[in-house]
Amino acid sequence: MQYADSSALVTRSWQRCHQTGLHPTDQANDQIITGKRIKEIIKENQALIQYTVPIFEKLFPFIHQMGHIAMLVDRQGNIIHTIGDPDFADHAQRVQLQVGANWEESRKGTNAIGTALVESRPVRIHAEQHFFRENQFLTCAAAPIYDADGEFLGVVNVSGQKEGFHPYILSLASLAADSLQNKLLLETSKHEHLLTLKELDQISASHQTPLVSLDRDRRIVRANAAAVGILGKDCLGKEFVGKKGYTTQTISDQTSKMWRSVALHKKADTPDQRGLLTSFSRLAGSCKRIVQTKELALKAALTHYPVLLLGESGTGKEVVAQSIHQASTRATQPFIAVNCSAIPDNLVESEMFGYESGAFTGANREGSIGKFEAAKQGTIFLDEIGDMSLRAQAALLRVLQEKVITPVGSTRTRPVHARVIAATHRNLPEEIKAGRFRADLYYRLKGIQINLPSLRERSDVIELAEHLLRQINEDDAPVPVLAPDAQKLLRSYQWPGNVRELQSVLMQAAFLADGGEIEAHHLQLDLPDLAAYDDNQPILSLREAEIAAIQKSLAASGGNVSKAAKLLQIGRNTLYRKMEEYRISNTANMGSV
Ligand SMILES: Nc1ncnc2c1ncn2[C@@H]1O[C@H](COP(=O)(O)OP(=O)(O)OP(=O)(O)O)[C@@H](O)[C@H]1O
Repeated sequence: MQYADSSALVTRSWQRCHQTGLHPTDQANDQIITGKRIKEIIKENQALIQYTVPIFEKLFPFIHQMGHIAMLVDRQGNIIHTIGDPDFADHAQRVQLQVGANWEESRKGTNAIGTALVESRPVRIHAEQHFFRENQFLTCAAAPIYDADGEFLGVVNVSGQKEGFHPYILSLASLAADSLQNKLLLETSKHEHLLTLKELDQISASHQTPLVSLDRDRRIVRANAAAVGILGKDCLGKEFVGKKGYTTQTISDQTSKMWRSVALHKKADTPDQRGLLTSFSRLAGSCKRIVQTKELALKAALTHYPVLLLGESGTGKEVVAQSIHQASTRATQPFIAVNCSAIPDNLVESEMFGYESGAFTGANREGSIGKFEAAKQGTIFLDEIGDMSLRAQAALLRVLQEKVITPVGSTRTRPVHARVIAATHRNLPEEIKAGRFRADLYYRLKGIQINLPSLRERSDVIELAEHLLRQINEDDAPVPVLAPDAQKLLRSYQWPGNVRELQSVLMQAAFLADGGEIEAHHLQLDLPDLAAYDDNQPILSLREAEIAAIQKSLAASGGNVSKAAKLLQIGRNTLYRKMEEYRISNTANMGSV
C-alpha cells in the first residue's frame, strides 16, 4: 500500500475544505444517524462488520494500551463499528466519534476518515492537521478497505488523544484493513486456487502477504494489493506463470489456519494487558530504522510465522523476541530462551527435546522434558542460532519440518506447538556459503526476518540514552541530565557493543556524576588508544587521548584518512571533523584521503 506524503495531502485537503466554505473555528456540521436508518446501514454492512469484529478483537490489546479506539467506517463515512479504550471513547463522543456519526471531509473538515475516503489511500492526520479546531486534540490514522474485486468498501480508522501519538498507528490501521481484505479474498476465492508469493532472498518489510487466486486455467482472478505490487497492475486475467525471485505456496488447510489466526482469534486468546504495556514500550527509540523494526515486530506478533532476528550483539534481539511474545496470543504461555552456543554439542538433543528415564549416564532418573515442550504453546527463542553445529542444525530442521520431537531414548514422538523465534549476530548467507549453516534451515527459520539496526545506524542515541537513564534510576531521585559535551560524544562514538554498551557506559557515568549532570569526562568509552595505555604513563584527558589516537592512526595508515577512520572505527567525516576540532594536520600524507 502506498503511504501518502502527509504534508501535500493535508494541504490538498485544507484547500478542499476552504473551497467548500468551511472555517477552522466553525463547529462541525454533525449528523448522527440513529434509529431505523443506522440499523439499515449496519444491516447493509453486516458481512463487513462480521469479518471486522474478530480482527478488532485481536487488535484490542494494542488499541486499549494506547488509549485509542478503532472504528470501521462505511464508504459514505458513517462509523458503523467501534472498539477500544472506554475513557477515550467518552472524550471522542464530544466530537461525535461514535457509531452513527458521519466523518465525510465536507462535513468534518480534514480528518483521517474523510480524507482517506477522498484520497483512497492510508492517511494519518495528527493534531493541528485537523481542519476544525475542535478536532485538534485528536491523532488519527485511516486505511481504505477494498473487496476481492477491488471495490472500495470503507476505511478502518484508529484515533486517540494527540498526546498519545504513536508512530505506528497508521501501520495498525493498515494491518487491520489488510487482514480484512485478505479475509474477504479468502472467502470469495473458496473455489479457486489461492496461493501466496514468497521472496527467495529476503522477506520484505511490506505489511501484507501477497495473495493471488487463480481459476482452473491458472488465470489470475483476484490479487491483493501486495500481490499487485509484485505482479503489476495489469496482472488480473493473465495466466499466472510465477515470478522470478519468488516461490509460490498454495494456501492449504494448514496455511489458511495461519490466516484464521491472524483474523479470527477470539478475545479469550488475547494477551495479558500488563504484559503488553511492558512489551513494545520497552523498545525505546523513534528513529526511522527502529520504528520500522517495531512495526515489523508488531506484524510478526499478529502471526504464527517463525521469526528470524538479525543484528549485532547488544542491539536488542532478545528484547524484540520478548516483545513479540508478549504482544502475541501466546503471551499467557511460556517464553523459553535457549542460548544455542552455550549447549555442548552432545547435549543439544536432550536439552531441546528432552529424554526418557535412564536414557544416558548422568541423566535424571525421571527423565526430563526439553525446551520445546517446556515452551508449550508459547515461544521458544533460539539465540545464537548461527553458532549451532551442523549436527544440531539437522536435528532442529527435522523438528521444524515435522513439527514433532522425539525425546532421547524414546520411540514416541510428541507434537510441537511452540512458535520459534531465532536470532544471530552472524551473517547467515555467508555462513551458508562457507558451509557452516544449512540453507534449508535458514529458509525454514526466516518466516519474517527482522534486521535490527546497530547503534551507529540510529539517529536517536540521545533519546535512547535518556530512556536508559530513566531505567537505571531505580529510586525516585532526579534522572541525571546529559550535558551538551556528553551528548556530542555519545553521538559520535561508534558503539561496538551497541545498546548493551550504552547501558553500561551510562550506568558508570551516572555513578561518577554522583547525582549531577553527566559530562563527557564521565563517559568511560573504549577509545582505541586506551588499549595501548601503559601503566607508567600519566592518564590522558579524553581530549588528549583522542588527539593521540588520531595522530597514531594517521601515522599507521600513512596519512590515508579512510584507513585511519577505519582503524579508529569511526566514519571518515567524523575523523575530518575531529581533526579540524583538534587542529590536527595530516602531515603523514598531505595529498591522501
Ligand atoms: N531499543 C531498546 N530500548 C531499550 N533497551 C534496549 C533496546 N535495545 C536493547 N536494549 C537493552 O540492551 C541490552 C541488550 O539487549 P539484548 O540482550 O536484547 O541484545 P541482543 O541483540 O539479544 O544481544 P546478544 O546478541 O549479545 O544476545 C538489554 O539490556 C536490553 O534491555
